[in-house]
Amino acid sequence: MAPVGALLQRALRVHQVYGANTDVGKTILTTILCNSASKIWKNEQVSYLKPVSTGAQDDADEGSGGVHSPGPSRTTQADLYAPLRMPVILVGDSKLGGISQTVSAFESLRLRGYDVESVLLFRDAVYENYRYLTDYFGDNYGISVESVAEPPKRYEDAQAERDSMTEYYAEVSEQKTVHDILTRLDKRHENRITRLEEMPTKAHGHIWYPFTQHKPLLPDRITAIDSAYGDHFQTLRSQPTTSSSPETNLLRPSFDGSASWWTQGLGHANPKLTLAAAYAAGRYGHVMFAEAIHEPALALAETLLKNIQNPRLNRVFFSDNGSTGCEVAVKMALRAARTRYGWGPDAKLGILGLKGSYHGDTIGAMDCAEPCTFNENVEWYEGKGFWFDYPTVQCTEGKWVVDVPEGLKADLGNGEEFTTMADVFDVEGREQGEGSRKYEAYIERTLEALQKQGRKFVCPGPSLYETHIPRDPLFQRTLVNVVRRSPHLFATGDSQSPAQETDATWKGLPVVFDEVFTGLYRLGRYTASSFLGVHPDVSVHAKLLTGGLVPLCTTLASDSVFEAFLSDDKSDALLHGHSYTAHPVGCQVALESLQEMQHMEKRGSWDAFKQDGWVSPESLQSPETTPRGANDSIVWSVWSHSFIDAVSHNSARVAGIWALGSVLAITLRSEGSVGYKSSAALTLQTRLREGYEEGRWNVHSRVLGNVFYIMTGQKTSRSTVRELETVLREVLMM
Ligand SMILES: C[C@H](N)[C@H](N)CCCCCC(=O)O
Repeated sequence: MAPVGALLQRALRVHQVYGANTDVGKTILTTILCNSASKIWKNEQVSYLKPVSTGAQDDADEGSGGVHSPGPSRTTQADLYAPLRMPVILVGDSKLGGISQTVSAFESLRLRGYDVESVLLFRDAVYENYRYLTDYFGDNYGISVESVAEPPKRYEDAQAERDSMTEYYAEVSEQKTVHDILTRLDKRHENRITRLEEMPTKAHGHIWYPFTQHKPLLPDRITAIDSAYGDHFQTLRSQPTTSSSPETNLLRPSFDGSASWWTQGLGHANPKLTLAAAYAAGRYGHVMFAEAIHEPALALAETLLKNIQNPRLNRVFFSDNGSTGCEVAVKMALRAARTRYGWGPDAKLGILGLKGSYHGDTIGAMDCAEPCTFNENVEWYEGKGFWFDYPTVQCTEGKWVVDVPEGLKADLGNGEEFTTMADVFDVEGREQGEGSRKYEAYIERTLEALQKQGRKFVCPGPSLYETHIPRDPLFQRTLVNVVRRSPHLFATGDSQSPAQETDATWKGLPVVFDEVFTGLYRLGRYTASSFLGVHPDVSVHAKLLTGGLVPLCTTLASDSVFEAFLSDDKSDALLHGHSYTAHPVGCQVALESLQEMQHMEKRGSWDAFKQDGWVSPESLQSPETTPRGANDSIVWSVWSHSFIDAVSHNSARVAGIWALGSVLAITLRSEGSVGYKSSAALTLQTRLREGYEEGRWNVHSRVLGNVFYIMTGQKTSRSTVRELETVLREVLMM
C-alpha cells in the first residue's frame, strides 16, 4: 500500500476543523463555514467529512472531541492526522475554562507541526473568552480570532428547532467575519502552493549546498520538502505542476532513504521527541555547561556509560556533531599517548587508521583520513597518519566473501568465503584460524616498519563500516589486539609507565572508535564495537543518539585517557568547548530516544526482522527476560536474507551487497571509476526518485559513487521494508 501523502491540491482546498474540546460547537461552526463557502464559490462543491465520532452512539453528535481524543486505533487525533498536514481552523471554547482549553489545544497542534490558520468561537456574553483569545493569538502568533453569535436556545419541537437553526445559519453564514475567514484561508492555500513551487528556484539562487557540485545543479534537482512524518518527507512533485490536473496531489511521500544523512531513527516529527525537546527548552532554554550540571546532561552521561557496557569508559565529553566529537577524541588520544610516551611538543603524531576512513569535515577530522576525493581540494588538508588497507566483506552470488585487495594478497592470502553473515562476524571462532595468523603477522610487520621510520601514532582506528563498504571485522579486531599487546612498538626511552595499571588502562595506543554512524542500534546493536568484541578507550556517538531530531555528540573516554589532562597548568586541560555544549534540549531528546530504542529491543520489536532469514526463532532469547546486550551475538538486518541473496545473484549489475541492522549497501558494477566521484549509482537513484504506483510515492536517496545505499529508521515497519525490497529488485532488473 502506498504511504500517505499530505493533502495539497490546486483546486481542492481542504481544512481540518479541530475543537479545543468536545461540545464547543464544532459541528455548528463547520456548518456555517460550509454554507458560507457555498455562497462565495457558487460554482464549486463544498463537502464536510467527519471521519470519527467520539462518545456513545446516541450521543455522538459533536465532532470528534478535542485534539487529543483518541481515534479507533487509540492514536490521538492530533497524531493521527498529522501526516496529512491540513491547515487548521481551531474552534475555541467559549465556556468557563475555555481560554485554557483553547490555548492548550493550540499548543498541542503547534507542537505537531500543524498550521493553525484561524480560531473561531462563539461570542458568549458571560465569559467573553473571544476578547482575551483575540488579543492572545493576535499578539503572540499573528493568528486572527473570529467570533459569531451563539446559536439560539433549543426547542423541544423538532420543526421549531429546525426553523430556528435554519434562520440562524442563514444569518451567520452571511457575516463578513465568516467570509473573511474563508477568503483568507483561500489566499493562504494559494500562497502555500506558490511558495513551495518557487522554493527550488529561490534556493538555487541563494543556498550553498553541502556535498554538492553546484555547476550542473538545476532547480528541478532540488527537492522542496513541505513537511515530514515517520519514514517519509512530503515533497513537491518534480513534474511541472501547472500542467497537471487540478485534482493531482501536489505533494507525495518520499521515503527518506538516507535517513536524513544517517540521523533518522524514530521517525520524522516523532511526538515523544518533540515533547522532550519542548520540555527541556521550557525548563532551561540553553544553559552554560562549563563547571555546571543539569539533569538531562547528567542523566544522559549516566545512561550512556551504563548501557554501553564498556568497563573502560567513565567520562563523557559533549560536543555538537560527529565531526567535532571525533576531533575531540583525537585530541584526547594524542595527549594520552604523548604524555605516556614522553613525546615532545614538536613530535609529529599521526593516526593509525584504515583506508577509506571518513570522520567528518572539520580540518582536524579530515586530517585523520587518508588523501581521497573528500579532501583532495581542501587547502589546509594534511593527512597525518598511516592507513592500513584491509579485506572487505560483501555478499556475492549468495556467498559472504571476504575479499583481499590485490596488493595484500601476498601477505593475507586470497580471502575466504562464508555461508552466512554470522560466520563472518564469528570473530572469536575465526581468530583460531590461519587467516587470523596472517592478519597478525602482517599488522606486526607493518608496525615494526613504521617504528623503524620513527613514526608516532595514536589509534582512532576501527569504525567497522566506512563509506559503506564493510571491513572485515576480524582484521579490525586483530589490529586492536596487536596494538594493545605491542607497547614496545610505540614506546620511546622517555616513556612513563602508567602509575597504576588496571584492565581499564589503555595499552599500546589509545583505541578510538568512531561510532557516530554505526552505533546506537544503526547496525542492530547498541554499540558497533560489540561486533569486534573489543572495548575501545574512547568512543564517539552522535546521529541516532537524538533519534534524528537535533545535533548532539558525546565522546566517551576512560579515566586512563582523562588523567593525561590533569596538571596544575590550565593550558593542559582539554581546551575545547562549544557554546551549546550539552544543550539540555539535545540531552533530553537523547534520553528519550535511547529509552525508546531500548524499549523496542526489550519488547522484541525487531524480532520479526531477525527471523526473516537471519536467525532461528529458538535462538532469540526472550526480550522480556533478557538483559540488554544478551542478544548481541546476533547478526541481523531489517533487509531480508532472501532479498540480499536474490540481489547478490544479479551479477550483471551488482558487484556485491551488504546489510546490517537498518543499512543496506549495494556496490554496483562500474565501467569507469569507482569511489565517490563515480556516477554508477546515479541511474538507480534517478529511477527511485521518479516514483512508483503512478508516481504516488518515491524514494529520496543519496549515493556514494558506485555504492548505492539505503537505510530505514528504527521504527520502519516490516511491510515498508519489504515494499522497498520489491521496488529495488524491479529497478535493479531494468
Ligand atoms: C552527513 C555526514 N555526517 C557526512 N558529513 C556526509 C558524508 C558524505 C556524504 C556524501 C553525500 O551524501 O554526497
